[in-house]
Amino acid sequence: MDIVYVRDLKLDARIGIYEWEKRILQKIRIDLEMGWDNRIPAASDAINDTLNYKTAAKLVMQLVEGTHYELVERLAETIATTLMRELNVPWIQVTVGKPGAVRGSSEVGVKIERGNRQWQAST
Ligand SMILES: Nc1nc2c(c(=O)[nH]1)N=C([C@H](O)[C@@H](O)CO)CN2
Repeated sequence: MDIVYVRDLKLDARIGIYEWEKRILQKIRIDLEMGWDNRIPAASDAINDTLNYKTAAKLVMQLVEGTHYELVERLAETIATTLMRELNVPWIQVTVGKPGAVRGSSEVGVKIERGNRQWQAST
């Protein structure tokens, strides 16, 4: 399976378990790796055959805007289920990081993997 990716998407989010975190915007960083059969758009040269990384990034931005998440786990799971459902992504790896959340660390967060990595498009 091929990959379409979005790396280092930096967003401002309402996220965290503490009261003070519910009142502020914090920087988060998101990486997406999404399975796709890129032979099909490579042959057609048509954007409609792609897993459009711009569409994926916009969906993530919409999920982050306007919702408070307690946990990075909840946000990562929401991103994975939404992209799989809306864009027919068969396999996805989502990383959600909070830079600066733990003193002495450059970033903390979670990485999750959902779906079937062995998936092949039927030809
Ligand atoms: N596994 C997790 N651990 C922690 C989370 C989290 O979302 N998942 N969140 C916090 C706090 O919100 C923290 O980021 C504030 O600095 C602590 N641990």
